[in-house]
Amino acid sequence: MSGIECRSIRVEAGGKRLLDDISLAFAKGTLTGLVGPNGAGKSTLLRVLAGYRRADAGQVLWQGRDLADWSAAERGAAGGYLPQQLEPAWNYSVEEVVALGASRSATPRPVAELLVEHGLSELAARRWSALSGGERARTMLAATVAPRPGIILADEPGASLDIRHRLDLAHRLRALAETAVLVVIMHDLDLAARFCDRIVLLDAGRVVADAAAQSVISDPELERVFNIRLQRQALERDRDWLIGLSA
Ligand SMILES: Nc1ncnc2c1ncn2[C@@H]1O[C@H](COP(=O)(O)OP(=O)(O)OP(=O)(O)O)[C@@H](O)[C@H]1O
Repeated sequence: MSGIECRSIRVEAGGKRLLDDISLAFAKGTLTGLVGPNGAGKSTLLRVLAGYRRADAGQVLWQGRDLADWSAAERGAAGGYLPQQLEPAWNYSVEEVVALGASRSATPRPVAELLVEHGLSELAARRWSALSGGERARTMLAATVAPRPGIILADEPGASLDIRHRLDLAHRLRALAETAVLVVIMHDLDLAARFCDRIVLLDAGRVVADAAAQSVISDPELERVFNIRLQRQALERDRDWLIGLSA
């Protein structure tokens, strides 16, 4: 199978259970949003799925093979993991960061082409220390997806982006999901509802809802875990939702 899967994952730290009996499967062609309140365990789960954090119990499989049996090089070629924050060890330029990402492929794509594709050409020579948070996030996304990995795990890639770039990102993620397994942590429920096929809702280390995006957006569990009231309004197409907070 080309997807990824985790079975009965349990993670504990500091005397606390961060993930409790999580079993999920993710297939190519589906954009999955991982949603939940601060501290729900989203980043921990993504790190476990990416192989950057070992679970205390359970198993992760990539393409049907236990992730523990994959070498770091194999993992790097097959999957792209975009952490919430990343500081390169050196003060690379945008062009160099993207080139490093592209070099994970056996047949790297031309960097100039990648820079154009991600709207980064004008920033090509700019050093990391002179980039804004959003520019860094866009550079890291370009580097992560440059080798066209079959598995993409992204931790809030839109967090520091303005609304224009957030929409661009959502369209980009949709396009990438055509050919890759894509799991993305999202805090923006509106974008998650509009662009994801599936939403997995986590709360206190457990999966509390896992269904088609529209169905999770209508699930009362969503309001319960965030302790808010949501106003939902369907737009022209079935999958378009506008979500606002209600008093
Ligand atoms: N090493 C650790 N020791 C103790 N607690 C930890 C450790 N790592 C994470 N945690 C706790 O585990 C919980 C889950 O953290 P995680 O980063 O996975 O949450 P999250 O859903 O991604 O949150 P956010 O939306 O704030 O990014 C949090 O309460 C966090 O404080």
